[in-house]
Amino acid sequence: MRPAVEPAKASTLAAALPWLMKYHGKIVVVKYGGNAMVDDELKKAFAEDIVFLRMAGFKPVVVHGGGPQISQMLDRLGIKSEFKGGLRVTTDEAMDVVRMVLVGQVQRELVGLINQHGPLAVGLSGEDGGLFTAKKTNVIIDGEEVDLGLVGEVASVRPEAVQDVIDAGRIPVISSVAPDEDGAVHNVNADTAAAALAAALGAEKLLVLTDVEGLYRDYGNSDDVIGEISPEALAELMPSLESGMVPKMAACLAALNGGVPRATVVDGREPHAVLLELFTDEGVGTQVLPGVATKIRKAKGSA
Ligand SMILES: Nc1ncnc2c1ncn2[C@@H]1O[C@H](COP(=O)(O)OP(=O)(O)O)[C@@H](O)[C@H]1O
Ligand SMILES: CC(=O)N[C@@H](CCC(=O)OP(=O)(O)O)C(=O)O
Repeated sequence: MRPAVEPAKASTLAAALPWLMKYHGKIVVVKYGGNAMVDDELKKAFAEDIVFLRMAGFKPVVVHGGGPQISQMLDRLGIKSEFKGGLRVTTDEAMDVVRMVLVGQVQRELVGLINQHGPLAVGLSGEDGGLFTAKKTNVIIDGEEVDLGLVGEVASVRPEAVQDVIDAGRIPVISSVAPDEDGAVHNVNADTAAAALAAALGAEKLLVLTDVEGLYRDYGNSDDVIGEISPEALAELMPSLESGMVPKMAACLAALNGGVPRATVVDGREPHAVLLELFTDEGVGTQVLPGVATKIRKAKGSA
């Protein structure tokens, strides 16, 4: 007799159907964070997930970070770097390293991993095809404006080059460096770049992978993770957020304000986090969605 398919596997596959239908032909922008990309097995699983999405009829676009990789290279070269308000203070000397590591190292590695499965990935940076222009940005800390050097926010997006790659059936892999209007290349936080691109492409979703379970209500002091939150409630929470969560949650808000229907932050330390988030009904990570009441759950492994 033919062995029965394991019921759990069959029901997982069947549960994917509504999501396959929802996202078929739609653009999903996936931000792959530097802290979630330090493990080789996780990187391979991420590349498989992205190829899976493409083969399932989605139009995935990857925007990658590389904060830890940049810090490591700056250390090796003896160049000091510090973060203020979640953004790296970037001197001219540091900018050369940021560009070299993001475009020449991290992007190349991701393109290579995806292309192990077929000639799909094409790497671009904000400099290619006029994709992004940057505008110098500073942060306000304790009421004082702090100069961050060559750090930019996205001033304009010309998504045509990325759209061309998508239309050719390929997977764009984007690095977040961008010239200002005078051509001076700036360091743009990758969450910020992903949000701007998702809005400009009319993406159905922004999915942000990071190295925590999601947005904690009171990070370091409580195990409460926010499962769902509306943009209005998130905007109220923004002033209380710290470090890397500041640009990340600001990016989710910017994406929604730019017309992206939903943005989710998920734990990239979980193998196949992208598939889990997109194809299962289980609530993972933190979802920013219009009109929802704030939902809280306990972090995994908490008492
Ligand atoms: N409220 C919060 N919830 C979750 N993480 C937080 C919070 N506040 C600060 N963090 C920190 O933000 C980090 C994620 O930001 P970052 O390191 O920039 O990630 P990535 O490299 O994925 O972009 C977490 O590892 C955590 O240390
Ligand atoms: C201005 C700024 O902070 N830029 C980031 C760019 C890389 C990035 O965003 O990487 P993650 O997604 O891994 O954090 C940096 O220099 O680290």
